[in-house]
Amino acid sequence: MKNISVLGSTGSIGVQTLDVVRKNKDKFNIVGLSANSNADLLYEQIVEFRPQKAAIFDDACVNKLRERLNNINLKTEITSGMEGLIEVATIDDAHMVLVAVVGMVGLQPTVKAIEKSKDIALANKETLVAGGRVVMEALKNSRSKLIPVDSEHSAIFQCLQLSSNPKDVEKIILTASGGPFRGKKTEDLVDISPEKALKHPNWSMGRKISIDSATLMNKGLEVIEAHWLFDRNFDKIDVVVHPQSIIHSMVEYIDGSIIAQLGAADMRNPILYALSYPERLPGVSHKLNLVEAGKLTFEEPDYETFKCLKLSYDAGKIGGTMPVVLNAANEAAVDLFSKGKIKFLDIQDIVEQSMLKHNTNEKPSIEEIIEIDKNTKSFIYKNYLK
Ligand SMILES: NC(=O)C1=CN([C@@H]2O[C@H](COP(=O)(O)OP(=O)(O)OC[C@H]3O[C@@H](n4cnc5c(N)ncnc54)[C@H](OP(=O)(O)O)[C@@H]3O)[C@@H](O)[C@H]2O)C=CC1
Ligand SMILES: CC(=O)[C@@H](O)[C@H](O)COP(=O)(O)O
Ligand SMILES: [Mn+2]
Repeated sequence: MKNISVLGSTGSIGVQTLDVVRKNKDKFNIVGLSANSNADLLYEQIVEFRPQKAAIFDDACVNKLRERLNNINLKTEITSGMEGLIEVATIDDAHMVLVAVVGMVGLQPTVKAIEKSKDIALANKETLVAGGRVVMEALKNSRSKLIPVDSEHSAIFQCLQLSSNPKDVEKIILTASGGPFRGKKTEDLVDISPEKALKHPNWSMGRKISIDSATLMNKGLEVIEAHWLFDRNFDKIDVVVHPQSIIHSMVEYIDGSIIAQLGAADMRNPILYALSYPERLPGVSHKLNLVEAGKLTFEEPDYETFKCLKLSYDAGKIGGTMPVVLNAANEAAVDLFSKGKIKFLDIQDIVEQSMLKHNTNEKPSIEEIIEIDKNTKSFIYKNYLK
């Protein structure tokens, strides 16, 4: 039995993870859950999965949640804030922590879980974008395994199982759907509403990642995520637009062979693989029908219209704290766009301006990363929330 803590259990990935666990009760057991402020869903999850501990980030929700659980005699310990998140990430009995919070808030609990030698199933890409070096260093001194959940990185991880020699790999090819605005030009994107940006063509996901897919920032963050996970230079990580999202990514070997991973666009597949790795278990979602899928097509990304992808390569190549700024500026800008405070095209401009102002520190500590993240966001909120 594998004991699992889920950080971000009330979100899109969290809910799908619990579905995978529900369908494999003889293999997986939930020991920890966490949410930001969705106390009602967290309560239901606690009642169903009976974890040892649960954390709700928002302090204001703690007392009511404790009271509701007391009324039905449930002994789950309730904690809050960053301390609570870290407690859930480091429960003694947990073998694996599935990190599915959204944003940089995942960095500290991930590092603490690695220090306690927990295996990590990582959906939260912002953690690696901002703190890749810190996470990799923590892994070197730990018995933890880091297993990607992000669909593209799960695909690459699976393609890489076919060779034990990293020198056999020529390059990584990340596929991108192109998002809801594929084929559009800058002038078409002036008056885009959050509702339109949230309509991903192939995946049902949380708000922030859906908007990131629409700006192509999601792919940019994934390029940096791939750099850390698979130890590849940026010139050996390509992006190709594949609008059908059937090939989840590919690895090109030095002899020219390209190995791809295909499957239905359902995150329960990579979640199941991360939870069961190195074993494979029967799937819990519908299977891909290749004949129904029909055509698989490929295009170059439009780097000029969707500047975030190019900015991410730039930030990744500069390294140090530049990806921290890229990520923080994007988190703040996406939030402002979501709330109707800025326009769609402002997102890429805010990210670009934030990067232009920043003097890179090459090897930041975790404390410095957190400080730069905070300062970058407060500067943007101060300017746009007047
Ligand atoms: N959704 C998807 O298909 C995919 C997602 N990912 C990545 O996985 C991560 C999660 O995405 P997704 O599930 O879509 O996001 P959601 O917005 O659906 O869920 C986010 C989860 O994190 C919690 N949360 C948000 N802010 C905080 C905070 N400050 N402190 C603690 N918990 C917090 C939320 O709690 P509450 O519900 O209370 O707000 C919720 O449980 C992201 O990094 C995303 O890029 C990667 C690949 C695919
Ligand atoms: C499901 C998943 O992993 C997302 O990252 C998804 O791939 C987004 O799609 P695009 O960013 O390619 O539009
Ligand atoms: Mn992805």
